[in-house]
Amino acid sequence: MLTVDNINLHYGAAQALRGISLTAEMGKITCVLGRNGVGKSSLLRAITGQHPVSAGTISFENVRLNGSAPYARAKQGIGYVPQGREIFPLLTVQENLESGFAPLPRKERFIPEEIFSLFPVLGSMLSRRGGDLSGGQQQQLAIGRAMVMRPKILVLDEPTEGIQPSIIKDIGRAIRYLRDSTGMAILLVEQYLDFCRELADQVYIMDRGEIVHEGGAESLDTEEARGHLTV
Ligand SMILES: Nc1ncnc2c1ncn2[C@@H]1O[C@H](COP(=O)(O)OP(=O)(O)OP(=O)(O)O)[C@@H](O)[C@H]1O
Repeated sequence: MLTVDNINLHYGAAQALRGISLTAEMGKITCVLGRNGVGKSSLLRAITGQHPVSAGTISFENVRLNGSAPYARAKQGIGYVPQGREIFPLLTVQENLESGFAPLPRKERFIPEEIFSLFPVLGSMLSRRGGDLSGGQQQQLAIGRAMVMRPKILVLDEPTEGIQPSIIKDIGRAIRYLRDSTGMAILLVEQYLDFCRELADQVYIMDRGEIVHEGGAESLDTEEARGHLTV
């Protein structure tokens, strides 16, 4: 289980996270919803070690992560699919996938076949450059690359952003499959309410750096929850 306990995060004098606490359980999809700029990406940057927290603790499977480098967290099993995908545009699809080998011991450095069952388009484009793929294909590649390292928790930053509906469906199916087949924890931040409602076991809503709502997916249908999400 991932446990975030009362964290603050600052960019210089500006405070982006205020006393955030949440958990993401193994075998569950946990979704954090919120409008633009409320701090969702900052939360994931804190969890993956891209930005230090100024207070509070983050632990995964009872190991405290504070202060450890992003690569150390990857080794511990935290897989990250960043906002905007961040694939390597000049590397091929195969090379992009292989970049996920970095935290693995030598004997585990192979690309699991299930990536191509989930995202067949990647298998047929192995020698294409990442930058030549469509946005949706790049998103599938970014998820595939994170799966290469066999994470215990997959952390995704707005995987539906700018992506066509048919690929959003494929991504939803893949996320559900990963939860059910591997029992991994999935932590997803999103603005797309319907996607979260369909997938989530547990939801949190953020507003201005704070958690303002917590509950099951059905709690998103309350007026209180919707009030936090409408502009
Ligand atoms: N590198 C940075 N330096 C200074 N302020 C930042 C930085 N990154 C984010 N912020 C600010 O921190 C706040 C939270 O940003 P964050 O990107 O975490 O929000 P978000 O909910 O992920 O938004 P979006 O949906 O647009 O990605 C915003 O006010 C943003 O302007």
